[in-house]
Amino acid sequence: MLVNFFDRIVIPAFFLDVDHKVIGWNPAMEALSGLSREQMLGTKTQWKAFYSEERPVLADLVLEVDLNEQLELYYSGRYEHCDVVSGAISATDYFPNMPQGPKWMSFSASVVYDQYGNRCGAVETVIDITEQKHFAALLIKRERHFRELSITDQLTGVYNSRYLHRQLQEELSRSSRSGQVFSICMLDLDNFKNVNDQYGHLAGDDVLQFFANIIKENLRKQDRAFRFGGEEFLILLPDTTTQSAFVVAERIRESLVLRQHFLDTGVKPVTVSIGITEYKEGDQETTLVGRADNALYSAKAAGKNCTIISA
Ligand SMILES: Nc1nc2c(ncn2[C@@H]2O[C@H](COP(=O)(O)OP(=O)(O)OP(=O)(O)O)[C@@H](O)[C@H]2O)c(=O)[nH]1
Repeated sequence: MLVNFFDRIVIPAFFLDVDHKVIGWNPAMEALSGLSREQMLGTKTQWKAFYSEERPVLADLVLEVDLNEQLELYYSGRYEHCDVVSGAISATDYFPNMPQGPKWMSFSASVVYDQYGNRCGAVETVIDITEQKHFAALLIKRERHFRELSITDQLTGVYNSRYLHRQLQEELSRSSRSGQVFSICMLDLDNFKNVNDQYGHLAGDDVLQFFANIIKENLRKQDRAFRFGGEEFLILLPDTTTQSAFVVAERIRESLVLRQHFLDTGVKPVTVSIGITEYKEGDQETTLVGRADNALYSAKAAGKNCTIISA
């Protein structure tokens, strides 16, 4: 006869009788909880395996008549009914004070009946899912990282032009629904070809990174900067008129002039020209960007190192 099958189960498990007394505590449960069978049998201290203060465990709850209320009270949003065993409940929780350190655990409990169909207790199994939880968190983090990489310009760390297209489409459809204004600034470094020609491509890259950092430092949280092309950047400023965008653009332009002596490349000071426009009803991406581009062209034609708002 199989007398010790409960002890041979590798999943931590324990039995309670209908009075909530522990009548079974297998070796796997001893290992998980650090509490021996001798300590537990005949007591109602099953909570000690999981909690620092007395409270019902899941096996206690499945024995209660007001099970659903109790579940809501103790495991709100973290429990579900199992399909495989009728009346069984599963829950997941974080246990900061387990003997081997904090653990995430998944546990299931169900009522046990005798051969006449009378309730004679409840059984609970406990599975340590800490590793799965860490793995899932790692996957989410990796996914976020790769997503971030796919929308970021590798040299400068601002968003890339592929993402700009998506963001402009979103902003345009938001504004066409709400009528809310937004502005864009097109920024183009002046005579940048000379930097590459005189000091080399790597020095040029340093200038691009330096300039991108100046842009980032001068933006609010809701503003976004993109690398539009080679030495051309675009800033998207939600809920912003051209007058306010002008203030931001000028701050960036002046910072570039003032901060340049920090740049350790020996490169002669570089300046930037900026064109600004704001959303007009009926705008498409090409009309909006085209206006900013025309304003930028006017800034270049006006002698560079200046900001012009589109007519
Ligand atoms: N170092 C570096 N240079 C780049 C990069 N992308 C584009 N460029 C350079 O940027 C320069 C752009 O030159 P132009 O389009 O003639 O413009 P410009 O010299 O800035 O002249 P203006 O715009 O009229 O002031 C070219 O020399 C490109 O090779 C890059 O990723 N790194």
